[in-house]
Amino acid sequence: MFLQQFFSRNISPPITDADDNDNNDDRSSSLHSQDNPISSNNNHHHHSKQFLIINRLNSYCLLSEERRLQRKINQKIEHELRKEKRMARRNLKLLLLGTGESGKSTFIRQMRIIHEHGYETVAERMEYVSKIHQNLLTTILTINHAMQLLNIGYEDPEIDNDLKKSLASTYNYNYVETWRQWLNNANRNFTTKDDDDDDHDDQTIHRLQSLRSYQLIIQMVQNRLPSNLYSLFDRFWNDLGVRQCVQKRNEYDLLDSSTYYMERLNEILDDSYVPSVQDILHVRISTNGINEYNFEIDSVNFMLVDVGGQRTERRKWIHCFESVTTIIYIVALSEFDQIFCEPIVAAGFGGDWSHRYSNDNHQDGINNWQKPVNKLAESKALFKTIITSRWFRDTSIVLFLNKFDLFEEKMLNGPNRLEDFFPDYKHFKQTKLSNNVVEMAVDFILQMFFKQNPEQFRRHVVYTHFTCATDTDNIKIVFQAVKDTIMEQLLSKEIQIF
Ligand SMILES: Nc1nc2c(ncn2[C@@H]2O[C@H](COP(=O)(O)OP(=O)(O)OP(=O)(O)O)[C@@H](O)[C@H]2O)c(=O)[nH]1
Ligand SMILES: [Mg+2]
Repeated sequence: MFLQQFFSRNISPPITDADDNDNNDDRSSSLHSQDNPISSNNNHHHHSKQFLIINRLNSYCLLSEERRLQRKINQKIEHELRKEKRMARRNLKLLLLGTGESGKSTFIRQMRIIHEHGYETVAERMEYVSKIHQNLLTTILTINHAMQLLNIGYEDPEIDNDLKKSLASTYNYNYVETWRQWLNNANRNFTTKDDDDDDHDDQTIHRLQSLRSYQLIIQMVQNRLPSNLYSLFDRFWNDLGVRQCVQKRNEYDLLDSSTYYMERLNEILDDSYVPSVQDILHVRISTNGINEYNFEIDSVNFMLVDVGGQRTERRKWIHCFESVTTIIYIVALSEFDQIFCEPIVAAGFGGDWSHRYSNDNHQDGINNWQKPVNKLAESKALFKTIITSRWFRDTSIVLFLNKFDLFEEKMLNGPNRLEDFFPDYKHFKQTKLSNNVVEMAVDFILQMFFKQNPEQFRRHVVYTHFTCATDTDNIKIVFQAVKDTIMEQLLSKEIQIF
């Protein structure tokens, strides 16, 4: 409900200082032509014969000047023709950008649902079972490991052991073998006891956890988890220690889908489980490389480009920067209390904690691989890089403030306060009369992002929407609005078509 309330007011461009003359190539060229010797000479031509003589003397110079002007006009005509042609074909390229886990691919899934009857068949949905089960197992292993690190005990101390035993027996042979191979490849000095398989499994799991490398065991979930894990997983999820650990989820890297799946364990681990569309929208699969999706909507071809948002993926972005009509930049609002945790940070989990909540680290540049940073601050810095990039001088920008549902929940019931991570919020709050905490907080975050759009770049009108990428109705309305804005901009030639 709150989302709808916000939605209705957000389409007006909050930063509209777009200076029409600024950086408008067409207009600046016509301005030039007024100072041009040709135009001024023509002016005088009617008034002075004397000037005509001088004019003839200068004819060589004028001709080349004229040619230059002519060429400019030709170029302009060609540009317009290309534009018209593209308009006629109605091909629009929309680039989805944002940090890892912000919700880009979820948005693409929504497009498939809304415009292509996506995931309607059981067969299509069944393809997601193993991914959902992998998310489930990642959740359990992550919490289990975080409990050690945060020094939180299980209410039922047997759970830890039962978990190790049952996972080891489920993934016994393949898993141990793959693990050994990985260790050999990594040239680690690893000695194993070959005589006792049980010990062997325990030892392997222990090392697996201590290295925070769940990838191997997770890759073992090729198909689905056995349904007999249900009672153990259910015990785990209801354990008071686990609940406490989940409350502190901002101190480690827990999937956003964790709670959603754990609350549906019963269905998800059932042998006859068929994922629902909602289950598919919640699955976390990180994107590698650049993926293009084409949709035809009202006889307009939309090419949506989805990229991987994690740091290691961002170096590939430049390959899709050409001919972009609109950028949709996605921010996860709910990340305000989370730390940025990519491998180098994860490996040194206990590392330099003094920086973990700092939101100034982005000043070191987004290429800083060492210090853990606040996730929202990281996204803000990336937004600035994008909005000030020469690549996107003529690209329209749409900002999605996503994960509104999680954000609202955190603001109303979460253990952390926005001002603990963004101290400026304290002052901001005092200047507001509203009692609505969520409204104030999103206003603050919005202002923070707008400030990334410096004066000289204010030709960019930034359109904003509050979104929940897992909510199909919301995305349907938002995308309709985005589409209308783009079409309006195209017709009024506010934005470039290439
Ligand atoms: N509750 C909730 N979950 C969301 C929302 N948007 C995305 N998610 C979840 O957040 C996780 C990450 O979403 P993705 O779409 O994979 O993020 P991404 O931006 O594509 O990430 P990369 O591919 O790594 O760049 C998934 O589990 C989504 O289901 C939202 O608005 N609300
Ligand atoms: Mg993705």
